[in-house]
Amino acid sequence: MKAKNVEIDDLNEASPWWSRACLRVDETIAAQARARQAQLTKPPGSLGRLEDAAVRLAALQRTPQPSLQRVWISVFAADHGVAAEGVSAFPQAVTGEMLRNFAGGGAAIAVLARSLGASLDVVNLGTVNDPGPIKGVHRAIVAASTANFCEAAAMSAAQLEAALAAGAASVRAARDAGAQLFVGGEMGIANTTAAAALACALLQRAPAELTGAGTGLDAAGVARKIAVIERALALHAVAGSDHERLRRLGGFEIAALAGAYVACAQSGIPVLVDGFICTVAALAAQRLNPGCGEWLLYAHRSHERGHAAVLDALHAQPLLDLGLRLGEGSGAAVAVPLLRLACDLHNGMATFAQAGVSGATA
Ligand SMILES: O=C(O)c1ccc[n+]([C@@H]2O[C@H](COP(=O)([O-])O)[C@@H](O)[C@H]2O)c1
Ligand SMILES: Cc1cc2nc[nH]c2cc1C
Repeated sequence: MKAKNVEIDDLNEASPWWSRACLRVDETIAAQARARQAQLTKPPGSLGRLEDAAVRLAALQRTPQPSLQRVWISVFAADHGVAAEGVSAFPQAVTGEMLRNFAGGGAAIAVLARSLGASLDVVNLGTVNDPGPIKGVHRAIVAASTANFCEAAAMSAAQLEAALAAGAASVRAARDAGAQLFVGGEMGIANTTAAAALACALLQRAPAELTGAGTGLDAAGVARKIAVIERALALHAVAGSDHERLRRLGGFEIAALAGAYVACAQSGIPVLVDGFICTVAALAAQRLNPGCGEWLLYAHRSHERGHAAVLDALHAQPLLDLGLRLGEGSGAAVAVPLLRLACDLHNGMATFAQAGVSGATA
């Protein structure tokens, strides 16, 4: 499967594309898959959440034999004006520098994609330290960076639209390649500040509850980051809709992820959500279009403070809890083998009748 560039849809329509209906889960196939799980040679329910995952994938893929051979990973990279407030342990230049590392195969997600045999689509939405055209990096530049949301809205309406559309464009490429699962990843110095601010605004939570160390701030750095988010929330308290909250407090990669998640739900591609930033993007996606929630599976609980609370707000039960806090889609990629095994068990195990094994007596 090869990543390829696609055109962005014409958006001049009465209702925005992201509010269009999402596909519905096939409940008949879900019931059939649940019934098959009950017939396999094991005490019913003994494979726990692997059973649930296989049933859910069968229903989403609309097939009795779910499969994850063709996995698509899109990593969206972008810079954040709020980095100027000193909210990250790393310099802003890293975002642009990592683009080369993604394309060159040395980044964690590049290693994981190779290992999984997955397609890796790297999208540059705008980096201050822009490396220019690089083979293997798709340029969908919105601007060099968002604005510092302590002083102004992070994005203009046109920038938000372009970022959402860039996510949808990656999903069209994934669909054209026959992807059976979409993994979104992100890279952006200071994006845990944007994600925490947006989550606070969407969930009406205090910054101290959802703000963590990101790439590795010390306690004083986290206190400064909380104060920055408090200032931003005070400035943008007038915002009305969740779309407007995303525009004022989000980032290009966060919006692209939200657009991608909605587009996956509209095109029938299941999603595996990565860590803190991706989960906040998933929350934003559900606020833009509540129907997309059914299509989102959650890979892991990140080490980042605030992730657990956002997952709880979404009633999401992630598969893994490994203390990961890298981003890039890495936690989701790590969970793919588990989901593949869930599918293999579902498709390959013998039933009690086939194996001549006695069923339960009680
Ligand atoms: O995925 C996560 O849960 C996660 C948690 C902490 C940090 N990150 C990554 O670290 C970067 C943001 O950290 P920071 O400290 O610059 O806000 C960004 O590139 C993310 O991919 C990612
Ligand atoms: C090196 C580095 C790699 C990353 N990947 C995702 N976020 C990151 C942040 C840093 C600092």
